[in-house]
Amino acid sequence: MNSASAQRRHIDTILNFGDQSLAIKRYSPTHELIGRSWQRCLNEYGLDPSQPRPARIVTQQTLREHQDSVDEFLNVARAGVEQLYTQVASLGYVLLLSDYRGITVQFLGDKRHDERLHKAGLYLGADWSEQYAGTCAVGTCIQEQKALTCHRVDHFDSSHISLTCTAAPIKDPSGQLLAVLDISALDSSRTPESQNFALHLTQLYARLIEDAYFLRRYRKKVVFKCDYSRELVQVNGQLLFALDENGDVLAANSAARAMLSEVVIPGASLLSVSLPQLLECEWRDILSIAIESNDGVRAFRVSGTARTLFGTLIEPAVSVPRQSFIDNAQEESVELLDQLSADDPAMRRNLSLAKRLRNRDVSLLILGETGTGKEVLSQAIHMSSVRAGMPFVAVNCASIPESLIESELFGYLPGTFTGGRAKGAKGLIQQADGGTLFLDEIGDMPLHLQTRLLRVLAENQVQPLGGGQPIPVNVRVIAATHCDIHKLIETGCFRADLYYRLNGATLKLPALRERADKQYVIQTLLKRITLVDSGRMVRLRADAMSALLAYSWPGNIRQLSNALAFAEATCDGAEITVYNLPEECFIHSGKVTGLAALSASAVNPLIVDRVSNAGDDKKQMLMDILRHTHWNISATAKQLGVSRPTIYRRMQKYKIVAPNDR
Ligand SMILES: Nc1ncnc2c1ncn2[C@@H]1O[C@H](COP(=O)(O)OP(=O)(O)OP(=O)(O)O)[C@@H](O)[C@H]1O
Repeated sequence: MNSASAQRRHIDTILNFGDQSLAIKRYSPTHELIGRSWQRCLNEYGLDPSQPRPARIVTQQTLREHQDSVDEFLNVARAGVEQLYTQVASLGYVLLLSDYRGITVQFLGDKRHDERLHKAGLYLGADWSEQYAGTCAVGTCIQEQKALTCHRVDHFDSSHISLTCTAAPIKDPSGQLLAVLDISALDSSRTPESQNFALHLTQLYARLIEDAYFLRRYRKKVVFKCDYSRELVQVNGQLLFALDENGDVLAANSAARAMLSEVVIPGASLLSVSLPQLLECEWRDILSIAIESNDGVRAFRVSGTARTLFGTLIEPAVSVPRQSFIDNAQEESVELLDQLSADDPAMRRNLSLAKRLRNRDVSLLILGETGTGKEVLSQAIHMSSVRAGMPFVAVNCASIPESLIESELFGYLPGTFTGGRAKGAKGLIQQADGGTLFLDEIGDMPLHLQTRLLRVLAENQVQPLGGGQPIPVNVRVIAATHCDIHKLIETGCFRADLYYRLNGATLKLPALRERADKQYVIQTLLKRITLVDSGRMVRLRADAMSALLAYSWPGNIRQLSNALAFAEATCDGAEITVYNLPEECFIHSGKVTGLAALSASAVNPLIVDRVSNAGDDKKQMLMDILRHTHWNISATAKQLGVSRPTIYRRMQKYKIVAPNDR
């Protein structure tokens, strides 16, 4: 049957259905939902089956409003959405996440089918409300608040009868519908039964996302997680209850609500119970789970039933009160170190070591790729130590010419050099007296100076050039390098004895791409750039965040900082989109990179167009940033992280002429 005659037949079926509404009774449970939906389409919304409707994609402005209203949720949902998509993409599915009004606020799909997907409404911004699109997985899921598959001719609108769509609801902690997770295929020759797998998978991910959002919203409260199986509760506890300090239930996830609805007196509010009442126990029995049981799990009887629930406690994510003997000033200053990371295993180790050693006079060696924040960490260690009121002197051994490094570091006496200052000069080591000396790029220090530095460290005194008495100094040395220091030692470029002297402890900073708390780093930097540097509030849209998370950041935090400053400068409104990011964030070696391509193009299908027009965009971006900086070449160069001559070269290449030069 060709598609036109299939469509005609479908229209006839629906028209006949309108005449014989009793036919619903013949439908299986899924079809019962479909039947009810067809009735709503005909009787409530007045949709005409003989008039197929084109897909409706809302405007960018409207889309943003919808995305804004679920912004916190989108950030939590991202990982689950991307994981589900990677599982089903090879089976020909695209993924849509819609808000509770049916507007697609996130979309992942294969760019190669872009035109067909757009036409079918499988697209960012598409309106899948039942009132507009008729019976469909998303719209009907919203109306029925149940997971379902809408397979081919289950759809009301005849233009959708080649689609197979499966959707599951996601509720907020108050039990209200928040979003709908949907996977859809353009053509599916498979039977409706074969969609069972899709249905289970979509429901599973909807639950995971719902629970992640629940835990995020109630991260400052005690959450009781329980399950009917003791073995599974820690890894997959299905019921979640957020509790106040008396054990009263503040919120419950869908599975917990389902349980509550069975035991709470009909008509009473589901949250009118306290957990101890519900579980026939004392509040302290719940609070002491971790102490009283070996596996952190305890059995409870559900009130008025023979059922047993196994529960564990998730403690609130607030910082543990520190020992009272640490004075307030010191406590505040440790926060500087805490702020450097949210939850990354390597950073956790580094920061705990840094905290323990901050007031010891052991030298520290910080290793890490360029831009990973070695100097920032050194400053934070200094500021959180008892030396905080004293100088922090940073010396970049790679940037001082070799001929000057000795006098810069050790200082010189009057008359030592022709051309030197008449009174002589204090060296940087002496300037750091009482404080911290940060020796960046220590691997670039010439060998003969390594010997002199070693002497300073061993004897705590510095001998200025030109002779005289050695001057006692009290400095804490933190050295850093991006080089493989062991290789330098092997090749005789670095003294092993200096290495041992510097290496009281080694802190190895992870590359940004390896960090588990990348999202935190991005948000913190953005906050600093927008509030402190530019003074305006700008936020990242989900597509931009996805692209930033997927990029490999060879220049680490420095590059990220430049990229965010660039994005902030080029975005017009209060929102950074993927279009505002420097192109290197999604192009690597002239190609769109694997995951970056997936997330960037999938989240925003137009991105590939942008990649192909990279030259035009580069020019446009340069123009935007020049205008934004009022044609200040230095500021533009800083925003882009390139030199001034590069900006002039690019202006020449793109034939951009500053207004004053016209
Ligand atoms: N945790 C952080 N928060 C905010 N900005 C940071 C952080 N870490 C690094 N940066 C920024 O990233 C840039 C590079 O940081 P830093 O100079 O400390 O890195 P580095 O590892 O010492 O680099 P290099 O090896 O090139 O000397 C700086 O602009 C710094 O402000």
